[in-house]
Amino acid sequence: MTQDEMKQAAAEAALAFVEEGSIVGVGTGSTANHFIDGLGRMKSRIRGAVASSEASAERLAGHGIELFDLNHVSEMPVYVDGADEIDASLAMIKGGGGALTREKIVAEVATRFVCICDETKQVEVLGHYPLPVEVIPMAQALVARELSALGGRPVPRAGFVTDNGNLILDVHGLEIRDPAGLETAINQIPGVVTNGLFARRGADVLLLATPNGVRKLTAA
Ligand SMILES: O=C(CO)[C@H](O)[C@H](O)COP(=O)(O)O
Repeated sequence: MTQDEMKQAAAEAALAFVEEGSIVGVGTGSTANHFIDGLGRMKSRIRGAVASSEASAERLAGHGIELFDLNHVSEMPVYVDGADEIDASLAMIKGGGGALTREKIVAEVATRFVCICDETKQVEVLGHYPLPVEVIPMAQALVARELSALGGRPVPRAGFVTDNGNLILDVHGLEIRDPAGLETAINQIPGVVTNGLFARRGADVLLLATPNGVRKLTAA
């Protein structure tokens, strides 16, 4: 089974978490794209979706799924998205696709965060995958110095601009023993929009695809 087939299997399993007549929160990335395609098949049974990126909005619209402005949505039973790394407590590193800020905003509104991953994303300690940090351009040098002081090696993501018009610093070399503490500490740096640690609000359910099927894990 290829990695992409596993991503698709996890995405298909997430369709069971979609409530009839609801507005669905939708993530970004290749795994989320499989979920969007599945949602397209059941579009008559949902009201619509809130997208976490322009790319996902375009794909949802391509399936004829109505898009909602988050400011007009007060109830969203589920948010479904992939991750770059996830640990046993269901804390994650996200933002490989650069959509971390909108992902965190949409996820916060949802009652339940369902993470869809293939087994390669499961780790004991977060940080092998570089941690994305979205930064307001004029603060790039300041934020880079502060991230270095926290023990990381920030590398600007070349040629990349977020949907919000900002930059991404990918922070290498972190061994993240306290994900919620580091998430808060980085977000305190002036000029940081947000960082890709999803620990204060981790996943509620993990659908982890393996060659032997999709395992369901829930947060303790
Ligand atoms: O956080 C994300 C995008 O900002 C993605 O969920 C993450 O990068 C995983 O991507 P993929 O499903 O393509 O492996």
